[in-house]
Amino acid sequence: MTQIIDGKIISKQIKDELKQTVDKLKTENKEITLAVIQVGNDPASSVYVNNKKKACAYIGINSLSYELEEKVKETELLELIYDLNDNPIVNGILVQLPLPSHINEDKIINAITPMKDVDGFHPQNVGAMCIGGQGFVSCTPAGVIQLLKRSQIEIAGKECVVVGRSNIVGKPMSLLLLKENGTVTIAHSKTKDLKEVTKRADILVVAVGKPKFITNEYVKEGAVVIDVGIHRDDNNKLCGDVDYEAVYNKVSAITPVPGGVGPMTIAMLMNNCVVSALNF
Ligand SMILES: Nc1nc2c(c(=O)[nH]1)N[C@@H](CN(C=O)c1ccc(C(=O)N[C@@H](CCC(=O)O)C(=O)O)cc1)CN2
Repeated sequence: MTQIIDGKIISKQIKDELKQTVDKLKTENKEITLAVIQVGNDPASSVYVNNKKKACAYIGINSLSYELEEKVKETELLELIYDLNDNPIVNGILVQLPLPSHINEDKIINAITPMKDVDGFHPQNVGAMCIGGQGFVSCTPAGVIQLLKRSQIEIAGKECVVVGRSNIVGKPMSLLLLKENGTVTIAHSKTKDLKEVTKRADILVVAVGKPKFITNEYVKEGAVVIDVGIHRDDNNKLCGDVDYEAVYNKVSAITPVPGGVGPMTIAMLMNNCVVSALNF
């Protein structure tokens, strides 16, 4: 029978564990504060930002909300980040992506002090992850590792194929699987014979950004499939990068969309906020 890896249940477990830590910190008069910046009002970003604020409220983390208009100047956003970097009550700074095209995303990510970069996007944190040092790890890939571990899915020695090489998901995902002793291949848009590569995977992580791209013929019998994509289909229903119905009977375990990786991204952000407060 196919195992459905339930990100809602696992993220709730993590949030409950974090709530206990935060409750304990509160008895020592220690508060945790996350600054949440959203530029513009992209509807999907608004949903994610609201879910992050709700998660903060559930765990007992304070959230400070900064809603900037779409046409805000890059310098104004940078000034806000510098202020938050210097604000001693702020433990974490989150700038919801994507940003409008007139703002240089790399410049913004680089401006956040690595100590408050709870998204784990700053080059210093990415570099630390590469060499196994201390730092924040990008939330979606960290969430995928937790999904696998908490579902008792062994990574060590497994053929792991990551489809997608973005800085936020594909690259850090590959490094984290490698850290867990997986044998890792990164596939991407220029990969030849993609189906042959993905069919080698014991663990297939898909982050291609194309709705229902991975069908039956891309997966090996009994593979574990992790779907990082999130889209709306022609009927306005949420779906992933994997054609869930088409692969369900062939695989041993799979994450649904919604209710798979998405909620884990938020749980791991909360984890990073707590780590930030504990360490600094
Ligand atoms: N600063 C960041 N920006 C973005 C990140 C990120 O990690 N940091 N990742 C994505 C979006 N994202 C988090 O911000 C995110 C995406 C999806 C979900 C989620 O819970 N999805 C639900 C469905 C929600 C819905 O109703 O649409 C699910 O999959 O069950 C959470 C966070 C890009 N930007």
